[in-house]
Amino acid sequence: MQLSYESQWKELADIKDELAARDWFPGTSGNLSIKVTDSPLQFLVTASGRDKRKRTSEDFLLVDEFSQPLEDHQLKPSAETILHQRIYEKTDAGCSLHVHTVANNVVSELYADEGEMTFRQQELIKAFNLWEEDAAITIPIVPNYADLPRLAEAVANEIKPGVFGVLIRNHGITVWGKNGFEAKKHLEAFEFLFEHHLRLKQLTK
Ligand SMILES: CSCCC(=O)C(=O)COP(=O)(O)O
Ligand SMILES: [Zn+2]
Repeated sequence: MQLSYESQWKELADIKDELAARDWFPGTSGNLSIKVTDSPLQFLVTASGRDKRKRTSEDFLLVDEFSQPLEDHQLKPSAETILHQRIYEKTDAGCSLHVHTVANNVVSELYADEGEMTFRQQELIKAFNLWEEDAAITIPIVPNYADLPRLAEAVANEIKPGVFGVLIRNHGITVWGKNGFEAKKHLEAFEFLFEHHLRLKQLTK
């Protein structure tokens, strides 16, 4: 039976276009996924190594709960599909986004030894549904293991209530949300906080 995933495809393609407009896919980096079914887990993920600024009919492919392609074609799923798989296993996320930006790479290097970065007194913390005046949001930072199952495990180990994304040192950020809208909101909020932090640091040194 051919599973219908037209609406999820379009939702993810639209998010990809928006992130591309921000220039968040340099050098073919980045990968995106959206859940199609829960049980068994099936999700659409970007094809590996492609220019994610372009919109084509071969941008995504459907994979199973082991990150294996469900359809017979030439496309290869993202090399980092296993990270998306682990996020779907450990959360109720419906969408997971991974991008490499200068800001997320710089902060990941600056705070790697602390293993995390915390933001407070920032209006945009409300994007994580945190409304108290003294609210804080912490993002863990994990080493950039070359072994992808090991990297995926390191990311998965940081997933707990109140965590909405993980920084991978000198690599990028992985965020998730219950749907595409929420995942994109989390990504935009984190990138704002990183850029704000770096700008302020430069101005006050
Ligand atoms: C060219 S960036 C190196 C791989 C990577 O980190 C990435 O995000 C893109 O890999 P994919 O296989 O998803 O294209
Ligand atoms: Zn990457």
